Amino acid sequence: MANASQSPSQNTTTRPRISFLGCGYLGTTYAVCFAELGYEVIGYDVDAAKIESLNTGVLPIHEPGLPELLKKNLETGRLRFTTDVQSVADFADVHFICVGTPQRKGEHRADLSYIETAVVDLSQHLSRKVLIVGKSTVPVGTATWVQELVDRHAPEGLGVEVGWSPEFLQESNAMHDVLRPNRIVYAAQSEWASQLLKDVHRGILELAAVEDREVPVVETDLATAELVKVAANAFLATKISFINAMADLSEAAGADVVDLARAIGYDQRIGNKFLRAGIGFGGGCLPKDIRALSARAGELGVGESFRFLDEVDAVNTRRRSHTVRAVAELAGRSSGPNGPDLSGVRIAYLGATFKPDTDDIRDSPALDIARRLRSARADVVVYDPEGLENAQGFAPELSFVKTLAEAVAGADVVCAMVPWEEFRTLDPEALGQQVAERRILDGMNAFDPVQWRKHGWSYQGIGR
Ligand SMILES: NC(=O)C1=CN([C@@H]2O[C@H](COP(=O)(O)OP(=O)(O)OC[C@H]3O[C@@H](n4cnc5c(N)ncnc54)[C@H](O)[C@@H]3O)[C@@H](O)[C@H]2O)C=CC1
Ligand SMILES: O=C(O)[C@H]1O[C@H](OP(=O)(O)OP(=O)(O)OC[C@H]2O[C@@H](n3ccc(=O)[nH]c3=O)[C@H](O)[C@@H]2O)[C@H](O)[C@@H](O)[C@@H]1O
Repeated sequence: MANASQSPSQNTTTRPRISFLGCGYLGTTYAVCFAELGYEVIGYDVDAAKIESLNTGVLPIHEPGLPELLKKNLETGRLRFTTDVQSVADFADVHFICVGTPQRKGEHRADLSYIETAVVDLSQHLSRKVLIVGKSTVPVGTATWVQELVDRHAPEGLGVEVGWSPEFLQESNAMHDVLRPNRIVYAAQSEWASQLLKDVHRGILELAAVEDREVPVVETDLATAELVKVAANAFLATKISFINAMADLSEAAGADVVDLARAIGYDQRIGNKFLRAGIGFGGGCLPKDIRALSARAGELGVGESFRFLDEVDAVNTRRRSHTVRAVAELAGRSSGPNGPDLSGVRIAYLGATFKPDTDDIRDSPALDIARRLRSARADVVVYDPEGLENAQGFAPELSFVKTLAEAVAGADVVCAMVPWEEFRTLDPEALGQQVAERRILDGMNAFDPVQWRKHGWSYQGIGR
């Protein structure tokens, strides 16, 4: 294995050494998985507590399978984490930027300040030619700006280059998506950088070959690489809002959106994925990414073509008030101009995260709806298998309990909001014996209404 003084050109004959700047949901998964693929990896973050936790083998997030892989790869010595940017600059040939790009406060545009800080810090500590590759989701044009930052802040004459390689992993399936991606997309500005990117991804392609799979590789220009990412997320968001609009229509017309989605999904041109109607999409990516795309399109003079994304966003946000009204109706409370008054209604609230199998509560529709119900004076008792700690910090006005049984005991309404396995497998009869009233809002559209009604439940799904 190469040592820190070697140049990338010597290193690339084997495997470049890699750093991941930003050890959140994206960077940590990458650092661990690339060590697993045999690369020497360093993860860097400004959050000292996070780095200490990672170095002691404790994963600060909930991501299935990742804790075991973290421990295993720390033991191999190929993986370590640091807050020391100098050691990162000295160590790696390729630096991946994985810091956050949240929505700016009060605006739809992305906040690129974390990228700026990370890139400037790294650049100032470099002493040889390296490749810096953006992986964070960004507005188109960011890569060119990052190259300018590097040119301004790296020591003169090093020739540090910037490339881009967007990421498509889904939380809860992150490890699989990194080790076995359905495509690799990257952009380089020179033959040298292109070769380095091939070397970086070789481990993924070798694993695919062993497993007799193929991973398509799309090499393109910087702007296209940036756009591919936001285009994919915008398309997925549009699909979800489309089916949620159909849910509204189904409810108004007495149809069932679950059957409808199944029926259109058999058409392979449409496909059956991302057609689950419900409480809408959330998370740290889809909502902020469609807003940033729309804002960037406006800046580039093509905003009109993306107005539909504002509507995708609006349809999505309306799910939340719609769901509050549905709960009120189930509880037999009418809604006035200020919405419903749910005082005295005890709600067993199942789910706080933005989707199952994660502890991530960023822009969680479930948590937002819980807060709205609380504002309507309901007594909201929340249970979530992994998201309680994060949710409690974010919404202290809600009551949180550590078991499903505590949440449902004596409830007037059960709101099943996030399709965790523990909730999807609920038995209507057993649950019925624990609640005060058999009323269920199935925000997951996961239950068979006929079965639940047979057991005496007032069942309300979404769009059915
Ligand atoms: N979470 C996901 O599933 C995916 C996220 N993305 C994109 O990846 C980026 C990161 O997302 P997440 O990992 O979810 O965010 P995150 O918030 O979990 O992690 C970001 C990390 O960057 C660190 N950081 C902030 N400033 C830093 C600096 N100057 N130097 C080093 N580290 C710094 C933070 O302390 C934090 O640990 C975003 O652009 C997101 O849109 C892309 C695909 C999937
Ligand atoms: O850019 C990102 O960070 C990532 O964003 C999403 O991944 P993720 O945020 O982990 O979550 P998804 O599984 O896409 O779910 C997003 C939201 O849509 C909701 N959803 C999903 C599918 C569906 O049919 N209906 C629906 O309401 C989920 O409950 C969740 O709130 C994309 O799926 C990833 O490809 C992308 O890399």
